[in-house]
Amino acid sequence: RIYEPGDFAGMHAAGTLAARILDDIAPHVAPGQSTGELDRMITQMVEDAGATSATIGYKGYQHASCISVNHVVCHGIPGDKKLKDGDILNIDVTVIVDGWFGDTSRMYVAGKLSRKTERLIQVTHDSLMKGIEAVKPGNTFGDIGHAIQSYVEAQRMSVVRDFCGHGLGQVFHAPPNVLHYGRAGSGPVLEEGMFFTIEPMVNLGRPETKILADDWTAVTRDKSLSAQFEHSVGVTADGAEIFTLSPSGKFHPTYG
Ligand SMILES: CCc1ccsc1-c1ccc(O)c(O)c1
Ligand SMILES: [Mn+2]
Ligand SMILES: [Mn+2]
Ligand SMILES: [Mn+2]
Repeated sequence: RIYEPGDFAGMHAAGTLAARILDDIAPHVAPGQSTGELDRMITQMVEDAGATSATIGYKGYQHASCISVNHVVCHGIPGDKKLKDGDILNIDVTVIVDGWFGDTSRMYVAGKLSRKTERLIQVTHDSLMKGIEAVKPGNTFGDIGHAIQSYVEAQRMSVVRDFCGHGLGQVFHAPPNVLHYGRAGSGPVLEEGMFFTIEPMVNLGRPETKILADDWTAVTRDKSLSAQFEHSVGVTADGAEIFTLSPSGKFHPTYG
């Protein structure tokens, strides 16, 4: 679906709320805190904002966030397990504001950050921004994937292939699949008014993932650490509008 110029404001409001929730949960991420408690706080924040969670009730999922710790690649289910010092975690939130979907995620660290985890987080974030730099009318989705993959592999890390970004707007998921790897110039052409997410997952080791017995949680096959960042973006006449930028202007302190 191609959206109209007037639709950008709706996406901006939904995206900004999701980003603000990710700002506001940051002080609560600490060793000893459980991911279930973080999710309960996020649920309350969505309600207090008069918005709706897109994930509660989606495909039977019952939480307002996905929280993926260490070698969990994505779709981590919030629970009673407590965070320990040095854990890295992705918190992924999707909210609906006046019918518009804002979908974003970023990385946090419980306690002290090691140099290795800091580099993984930095490379993952920067790969998302490289992908966004490739967003402009006339480029293709393959240009986005190529930008991400070439940057990550130059850092001797790997791009997860089993999960991708997606169209969104007045729905949570729509075509096209937005691949985080690929050949420049391949795939559909980007057009002004396209809205989609870019949500690269980067592993310190091999790209392969597997799903745990809960039929939900995705982990790295080799148990290496994995990180993810996600923005919702719109294609503008001269590039991209990021709908999910942190309203406080600061990216998470982890990333600096
Ligand atoms: C919990 C939401 C969910 C359920 C099955 S896939 C999925 C999901 C999680 C994070 C996302 O960014 C996304 O686009 C979808
Ligand atoms: Mn998401
Ligand atoms: Mn998404
Ligand atoms: Mn992880």
